[in-house]
Amino acid sequence: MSKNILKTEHVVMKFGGVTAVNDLSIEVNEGEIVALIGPNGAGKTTAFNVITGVYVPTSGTVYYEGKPYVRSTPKPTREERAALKAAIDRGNGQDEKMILEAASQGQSGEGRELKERQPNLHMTPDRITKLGIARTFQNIRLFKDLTVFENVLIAKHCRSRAGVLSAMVRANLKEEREMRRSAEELLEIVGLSGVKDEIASSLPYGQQRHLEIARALATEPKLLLLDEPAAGMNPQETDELTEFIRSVKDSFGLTVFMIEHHMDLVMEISDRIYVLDFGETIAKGTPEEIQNNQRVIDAYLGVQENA
Ligand SMILES: Nc1ncnc2c1ncn2[C@@H]1O[C@H](COP(=O)(O)OP(=O)(O)OP(=O)(O)O)[C@@H](O)[C@H]1O
Repeated sequence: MSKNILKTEHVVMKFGGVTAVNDLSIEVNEGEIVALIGPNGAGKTTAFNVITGVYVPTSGTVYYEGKPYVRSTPKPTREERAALKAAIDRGNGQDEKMILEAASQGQSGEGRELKERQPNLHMTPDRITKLGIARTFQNIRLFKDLTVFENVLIAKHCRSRAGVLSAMVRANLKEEREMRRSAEELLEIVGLSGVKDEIASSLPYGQQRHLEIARALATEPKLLLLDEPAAGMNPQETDELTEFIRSVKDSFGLTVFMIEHHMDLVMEISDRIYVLDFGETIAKGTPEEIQNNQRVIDAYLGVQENA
């Protein structure tokens, strides 16, 4: 049976009065390519930002390989606070901690809800990368003035024990040599070894996008998150990217979770699709199910075709 590598449970992300993501519960299984689609502003990138630790969600839990690594519990509601206060008042001088302890030991019903809340968990993006989740961004974020090889090598240092600083002073020559060898090997596999000494910004647009993916791969992920990898690409570049994603997925044994607006790519490559609209999950299913889902056609696919 397939095992989920990523799971979000009831994730909510609010920015002031805007609920960017509401009650997002998704699962991505090992070896799958799953797409997250929906109109502009639907909350897709926000979901990626929660999964990769850029934002701390308002509430909800995110699991990697079955273990929670992000968990936010909402602050107590006004009613809960009032119930707790009433319990404290009835407690004849007992303090809040004692009430909560009594509640947890079943001696009192009051406050149990609060006590039973799980502690919050948050991880920084770099720790999440080390966990095995890598991502690319909507807008290309390469070191534009460095070579293709240097871009990959720097990303390799995310995985090293020594870190980037020691790389600069070449503190650990053996490890450095090994990283260079493995950067060369990665460029060979992704078909960029012919341009390894080129300056990143001098590459054609499609290749810069491939390099972005190569940099993400350099951190040795199991799960690769791609945020609009085909943005700005022409049909030929999009076709090449489709093949590229398939081939790196197979070569590196990856699971892929992808945000994309190019529906040809999404429908061709995805095993399953989730559809967001105004932060809500309005549909999930196979490409065929999604293409025939009237709610998705009304909110997104029909609008795209007419655009
Ligand atoms: N940092 C932020 N502060 C305030 N509001 C935000 C922030 N980030 C996103 N939002 C809002 O959250 C909502 C969802 O935005 P998000 O970028 O996640 O959508 P999206 O589906 O990725 O859109 P697109 O397809 O255009 O990239 C939007 O209303 C956006 O304005």
